[in-house]
Amino acid sequence: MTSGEAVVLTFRESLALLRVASSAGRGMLALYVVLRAVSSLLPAAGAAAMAALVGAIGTDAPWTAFALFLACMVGTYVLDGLMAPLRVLVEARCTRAHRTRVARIACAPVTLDPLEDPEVQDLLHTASAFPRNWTEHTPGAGAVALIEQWVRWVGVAAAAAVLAVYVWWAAPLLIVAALVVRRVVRAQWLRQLAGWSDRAHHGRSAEYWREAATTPGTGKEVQVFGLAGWIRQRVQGAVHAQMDPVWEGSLRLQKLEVINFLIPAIPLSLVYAMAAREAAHDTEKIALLTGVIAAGWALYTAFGDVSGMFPLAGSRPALQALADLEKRLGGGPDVHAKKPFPAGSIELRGVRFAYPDAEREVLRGVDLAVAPGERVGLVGLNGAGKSTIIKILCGLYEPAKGQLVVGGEVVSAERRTAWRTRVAAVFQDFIRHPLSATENIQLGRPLDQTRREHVVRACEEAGLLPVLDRLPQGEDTVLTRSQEDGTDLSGGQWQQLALARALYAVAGGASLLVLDEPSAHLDVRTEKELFDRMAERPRDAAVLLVTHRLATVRSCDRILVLDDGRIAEEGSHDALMALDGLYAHMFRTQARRFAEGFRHIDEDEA
Ligand SMILES: Nc1ncnc2c1ncn2[C@@H]1O[C@H](COP(=O)(O)OP(=O)(O)OP(=O)(O)O)[C@@H](O)[C@H]1O
Repeated sequence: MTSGEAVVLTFRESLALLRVASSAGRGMLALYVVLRAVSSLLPAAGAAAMAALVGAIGTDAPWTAFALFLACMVGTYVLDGLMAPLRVLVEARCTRAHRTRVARIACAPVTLDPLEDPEVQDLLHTASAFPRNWTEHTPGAGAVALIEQWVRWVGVAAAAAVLAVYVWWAAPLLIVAALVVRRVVRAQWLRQLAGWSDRAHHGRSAEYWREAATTPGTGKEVQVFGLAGWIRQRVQGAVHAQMDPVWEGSLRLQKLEVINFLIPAIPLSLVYAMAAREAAHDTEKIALLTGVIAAGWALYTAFGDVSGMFPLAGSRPALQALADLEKRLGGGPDVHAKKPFPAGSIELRGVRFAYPDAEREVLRGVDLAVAPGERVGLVGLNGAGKSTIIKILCGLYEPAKGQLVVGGEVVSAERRTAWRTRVAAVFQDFIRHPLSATENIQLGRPLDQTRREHVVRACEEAGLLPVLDRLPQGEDTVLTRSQEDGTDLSGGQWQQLALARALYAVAGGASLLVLDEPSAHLDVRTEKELFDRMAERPRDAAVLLVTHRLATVRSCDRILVLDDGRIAEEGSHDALMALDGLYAHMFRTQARRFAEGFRHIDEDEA
């Protein structure tokens, strides 16, 4: 990284920052720019007023100059107080708008695979701009720094003009000196910045181990295995590896401060000495001396401030990441979102699918059809591709070949979002929102918050009502321990809640209910009760049940067995047992293990 690359923004980058700045709101932005411009004019105005005041000593009318000088002092004081909170507000508004854009783009992909790409995850992380150290800055901070950098020229021009009135050559001389200092300071700090970035991996390592020791999930293993001392050493090692060179660099910078001081101090002293010499010979020139001293200092401070380069450089990665995300994820709108799908079966026709960079296809020509209201079980060995089929049925992945067809209509890219509004699902890794139980369930159809009776019904079907009754505030209890009065559910209870959410979505019009291991966390009795209730519920949606517990698919209308990337067997439980193939083998193995387990228990008890 060279200094030029790091701080001189390209035209495109400046435009991007201006776009960020505009999201603060026109009125707020105009107010900030005007106040900042006025505040940058004040040192020059104060210098002129001071010189006028000194010049008016001994005359009858020093009051105008005095009033002007006083106004500059009070104005500086008031504006300093006003600008600080206003700056925070503008920065916050801009950053919030930027993060909203990132979130909108992240929600835009019509399929899931771009979001699973580690590069996209990195871009999302960077674009979201949550600074973790002094090198990183929000786009809001960058936008404000850009405005300030431009507006500062008003102050520089004003101070130079005032100075030129008294000593015409002083302004260019001081500007050149200030430019040299800016360049030297910038180069020094950027070296420090680059050194920090090169060692950022040590910082990440320290962060990881610190979190591992302090978060409840990993913390328990740390305690049990007695890793605390080992982790402390690792964190210390990583912090030293990152910080030692930075501290050395900081010391070096402190020493260089002398040079940074001398570069402008020498010409400034020269100008001051010339003005002082003139004033010494001619007391009438004391006003000139005052003006030169004040305007010279105003010019130097207006120009010498390099603090804005950090937000400018530090906000650049977030903006670049946003631009890259827009290129990669910016999909077209779902133009036919409202048009309903024709009634009929939900089919996969000749579907083939491989994950990115995978050597083998997971699905190698899958054909299946689920009729409206039909209950279909999907079974297969670990890694056979069951969850992948589900994601394709939900329109989350695009098949490499073949089609998803609903009621005879092919679910095209433009219609995928519309199709998803007709699907309800319980995934293996379902979401646990830190909201109340009711809100968690209503998110099955977020725009349909009024149907409270459907929430109760869904809870009943999922067997959740007794669980909710035992919560401190019933269904309104917030389900997170991180909130006062909140509580948490067990793994099985959360799973029942995820099922209630999906059933609520079915009541709201979903025509396919996908259940991926919906009873993995349930005890045997709760599981049995659940499937008994599910068997009795109306056939308002087709159900696809994926499970390894073969006893639970027994009552399905049809069972599909996935093997080697294809549907290898298909039929009712009895038909598949009679076929004596893979399903019959899996079923008998499970049944035997259960029987053996119970026999051991019986023998132990005897
Ligand atoms: N996001 C992914 N990226 C790359 N490969 C994946 C991804 N998800 C799954 N796979 C691979 O695809 C294959 C099928 O996975 P899938 O999760 O669909 O199987 P499954 O039948 O649901 O397995 P299980 O019964 O263990 O849940 C596996 O070999 C797995 O490693």
